Amino acid sequence: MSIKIQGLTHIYNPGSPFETKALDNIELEVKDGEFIGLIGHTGSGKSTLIQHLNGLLKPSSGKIIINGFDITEKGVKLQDVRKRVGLVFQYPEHQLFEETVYKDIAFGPINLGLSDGEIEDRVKESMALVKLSYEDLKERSPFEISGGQRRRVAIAGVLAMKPEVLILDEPTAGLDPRARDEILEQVQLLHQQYQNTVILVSHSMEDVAKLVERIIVMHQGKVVLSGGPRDVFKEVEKLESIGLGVPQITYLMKNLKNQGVHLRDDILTVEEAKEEILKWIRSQNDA
Ligand SMILES: Nc1ncnc2c1ncn2[C@@H]1O[C@H](COP(=O)(O)OP(=O)(O)OP(=O)(O)O)[C@@H](O)[C@H]1O
Repeated sequence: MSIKIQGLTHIYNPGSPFETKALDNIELEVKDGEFIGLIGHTGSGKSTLIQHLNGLLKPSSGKIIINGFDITEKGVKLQDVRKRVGLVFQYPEHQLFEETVYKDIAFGPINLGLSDGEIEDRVKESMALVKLSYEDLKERSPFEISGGQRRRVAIAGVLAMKPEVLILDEPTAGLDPRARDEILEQVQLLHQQYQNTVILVSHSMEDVAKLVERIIVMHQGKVVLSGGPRDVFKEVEKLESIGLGVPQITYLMKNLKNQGVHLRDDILTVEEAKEEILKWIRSQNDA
């Protein structure tokens, strides 16, 4: 599904002393099947932006066009939009409420009016996608499993709707490094498998750098950078001026280059850095 955002402005509490312009004339296009990282400092407007994409928030002005339809127009059935645009909130496990894992994940498919067999298939499939054991967990209470598992149950609940656009708001917040890596790996695999449009919201450049095709950087309600990770990371000064940095490994490689070591300076991962340094050592030995 493609998304076109035109002149999107959102003002909270307009006309009151607490008035806040959270989005300021955003123009953005997301292509069908793109994997996007939406980055920005706290308060930059990321959550406000994504909540417009399934109609949870209404713009103060501007349009959101999904697959050619303006979802901000009167009369649009937002239920239909929400079936196709799945939003995983920050700390989604806080919204688990059923007495078993099965029932929680099945909640969306039941509302879609699917048959019992189809619902079971959806629950099994989405649990497999987030690497949860169906047999071990289906009858367990979501409140007696680990925090990482609870997060995955919540994500599975959204995946069970088979959304064409999947939006995850800080899906790794508060998880330990291992659980964090697992979730990110699963999101990547999911995108590779289904080629759906994915928008991953994060504070962390390190997290998104190696995963996404395009990074969109927000600052004070505006989109200030958009491009492939390597292109965006070339803008170190601009990123630093808005309180963001590039991954540590990118800094290190740039630093080495500035010291006269002839290396590529658009490195994103430790693996790439290792390869580049080994290549350089070999070239020094040959010389
Ligand atoms: N419900 C609300 N009522 C009033 N102001 C709000 C509300 N939600 C967000 N804001 C304000 O809007 C601005 C953008 O907030 P938003 O939550 O969209 O940013 P964010 O980039 O998602 O931040 P974070 O990374 O902390 O989630 C901030 O100034 C915030 O204080």
